[in-house]
Order: sequence, then structure tokens, then C-alpha cells
Amino acid sequence: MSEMINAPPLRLDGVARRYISGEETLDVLRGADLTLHPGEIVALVAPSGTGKSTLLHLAGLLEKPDAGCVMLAGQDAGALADRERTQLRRDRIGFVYQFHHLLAEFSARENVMLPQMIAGVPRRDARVRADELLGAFGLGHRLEHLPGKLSGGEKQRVAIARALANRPHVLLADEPTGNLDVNTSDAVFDALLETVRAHGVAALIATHNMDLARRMDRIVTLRDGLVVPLHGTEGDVRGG
Ligand SMILES: Nc1ncnc2c1ncn2[C@@H]1O[C@H](COP(=O)(O)OP(=O)(O)OP(=O)(O)O)[C@@H](O)[C@H]1O
Repeated sequence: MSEMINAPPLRLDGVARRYISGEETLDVLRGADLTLHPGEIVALVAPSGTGKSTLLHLAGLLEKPDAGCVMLAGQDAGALADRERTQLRRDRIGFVYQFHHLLAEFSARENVMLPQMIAGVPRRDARVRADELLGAFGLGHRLEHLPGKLSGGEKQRVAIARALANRPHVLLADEPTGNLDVNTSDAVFDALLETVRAHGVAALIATHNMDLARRMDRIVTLRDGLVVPLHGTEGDVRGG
């Protein structure tokens, strides 16, 4: 697979997505453009139902746009066969969701090892990487714990470590701390930003929390199906 030198880690170019249910047609995205530069952390803050998750799913190659293209490091994902796209997603993109989605029967360490082993990393190396990442998230003493024995904040840290395990170029997060209380959310977010910055990963993070959003490099919102900058004066974008 060819890769353009200096191409942005992620570029959405004129991306459109329409949902049709019964008689109803909903044009959620109508030609959205967004570029993530290397190491850039962008907040996506928009009212509920405007298409944040849809945008993240398209950016993460979980869904295909009806029009436009999604480029990862200069590579047009739409031009790839399904298998290649899956591989690109696995190798290049890390996901963090609102709920941790850890595998209950595996330890914290194993949850972080698993995506690496699926990608072909030898068990021993995967274990070293898992321990390193979990250590960086302050979980060096929780490596053997099953998710059920971890607090909400700890589980979400494991989920973030797992998302970074395969050294993605792009991290996509959908309300990564939305399920946590305020203090825990702040602490987990600190850890997330610090690690993402330390690894030079570009990130697109959807949140309803303006305080968290302001700590990122740039804030964008969705308006009429397009990605536009959010300026400080626009007030509360929380939706119902
Ligand atoms: N598979 C689907 N079929 C039909 N409509 C859908 C589908 N997925 C999403 N939608 C609709 O598209 C719109 C955008 O949904 P999306 O989940 O992207 O919004 P969101 O901004 O992430 O919302 P929230 O902040 O509440 O999670 C919503 O009106 C939703 O009901």
C-alpha cells in the first residue's frame, strides 16, 4: 500500500451520509470536510443528533460514505477492498467509546495485548507494550485485574491503552469520559491528552464538555451537515 509522505493522518473530503428509514430521508452529513494534522487534537462539539457518531464511524472506516472520501495518510480508503480497509483500520486507527467495551473474561493486560496479537505482534512484545501503556496510565498495579474488579475510571484507562496499543496514527473517541463522574472524567482526560500528545497521535474527540474541548488544539462543530469551526462565543451546544 502506498503512502503519501507528509499527507495528513486523516482527511475527510466532501463526505456525505444519508439515512433512509421508511418514508423518511435524513441527510446527516452533506459534504463535510475535515483535516487532522499530525499530532493535532481536535474536539468535536455539537448538539445531540447532528451526526458526531456518524462522522466518527466514517472516519474510522466502520461505515462508508455515500459520497466523498476518507483518506488516511493520503490513502483513499474508498479505493480499497474490504480486507485492505479492515487492515488499514486495525493498523492506523484507535477507538475509544463512551463505554469501555473491555472483554470481561480477560485481564487489563490481556485486553491491551489482544488487538496487538490480532495484528500479528508476538505475545511477548504485546505484553511488554501492554505493561508499558498501562503503567503510563497509572495501572501498573492492576495488570492482572479483570475489568469487573476495576473502577469506571480504571476501565476507561484500559480502553484508552487498548486503543493506543497498535500505535495508531489517528485516535477517534466518542464521548470517552461521558460515562464518568466529573473528577474521574478530568483525571482520565488528563491521561488521555498526555498520552496522545506524548505519542504524537492525531485525535478527533467528540464531547459535550466545553471545558474538556477547550483543552484541545481546535474545536469544530457540525452545522447543516458540514464541519465548521466552533468559536468561543457560540455558547452551549448541548443538545437534547
Ligand atoms: N442507522 C441509522 N438509521 C437511521 N437513522 C440514523 C442511523 N444512525 C443515526 N441516525 C440518525 O442520524 C442522526 C445523527 O446520528 P448520530 O448518532 O451521528 O448523532 P450524534 O451527534 O452522535 O448524537 P448523540 O450526541 O446523541 O450521540 C440522528 O438523527 C440519528 O437518529
